[in-house]
Amino acid sequence: MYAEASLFDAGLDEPGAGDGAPGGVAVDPAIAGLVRHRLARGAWLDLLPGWATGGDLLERLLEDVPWRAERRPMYDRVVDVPRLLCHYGEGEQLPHPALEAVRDALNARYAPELGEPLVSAGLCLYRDGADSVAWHGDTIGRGRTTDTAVAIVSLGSAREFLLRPRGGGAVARAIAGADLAQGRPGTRPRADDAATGGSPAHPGAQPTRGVTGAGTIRHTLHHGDLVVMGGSCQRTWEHAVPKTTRPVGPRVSIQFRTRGVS
Ligand SMILES: O=C(O)CCC(=O)C(=O)O
Ligand SMILES: [Fe+2]
Repeated sequence: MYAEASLFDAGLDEPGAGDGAPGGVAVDPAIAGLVRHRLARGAWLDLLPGWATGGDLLERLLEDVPWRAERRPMYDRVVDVPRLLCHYGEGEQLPHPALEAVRDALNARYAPELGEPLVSAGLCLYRDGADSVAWHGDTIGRGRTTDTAVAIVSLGSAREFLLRPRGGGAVARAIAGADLAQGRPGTRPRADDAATGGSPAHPGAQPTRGVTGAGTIRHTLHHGDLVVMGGSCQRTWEHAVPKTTRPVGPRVSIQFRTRGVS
């Protein structure tokens, strides 16, 4: 499967599924076009825009996943977590067969490199621009001390995904800026970025990617995009999905992780 470059419809091989099966999503099992960006401090970021598209997987997940609201202590209060969650641990059936096919395709590419498979899936639902995730690394468990990978498939509305070196650092800023700021074909601002900002080439559009003066990498994740954070990324960098005042619809993020990482 890994070597094939043809597209297949993940989930369509399942019993009872057929053309137009609910949730069928097209992914290229070869994950062709994936680009690795080396960050400072032994971290890397793999990006592939538009990997998982087509079908109605987003709609299926919005309806079928038993989304849960959580509350967490913060300082002296308990606050609502600003997104809905559902976690599928190792061996648990995922909420749609298409997700199993996506995980299998990721494992064909990443398990040999990691020496272990991605086994769990954490799902987050950002209902609108008021939902977010604050700066953090996925450091519960082994991610705190060892290299890991977290592969994220983003469905639905475009949202900004931010990365910054933990604690700042000029070296990280320089290296990250040299690589990620260049962009590449296929990562230009898209139509749904319109009315969000401005650039000479695309009036009213925001750059898909950039590095701020403070060393924060800003990368817009669009429907179907794949981003994989690897190496030391969870313990030497932090990531966030900030709130936005833009009128945005729901976004579902699916994070595949290795054993013992969350
Ligand atoms: O929304 C995303 O893609 C990131 C979510 C995240 O960082 C997390 O749940 O740990
Ligand atoms: Fe995270």
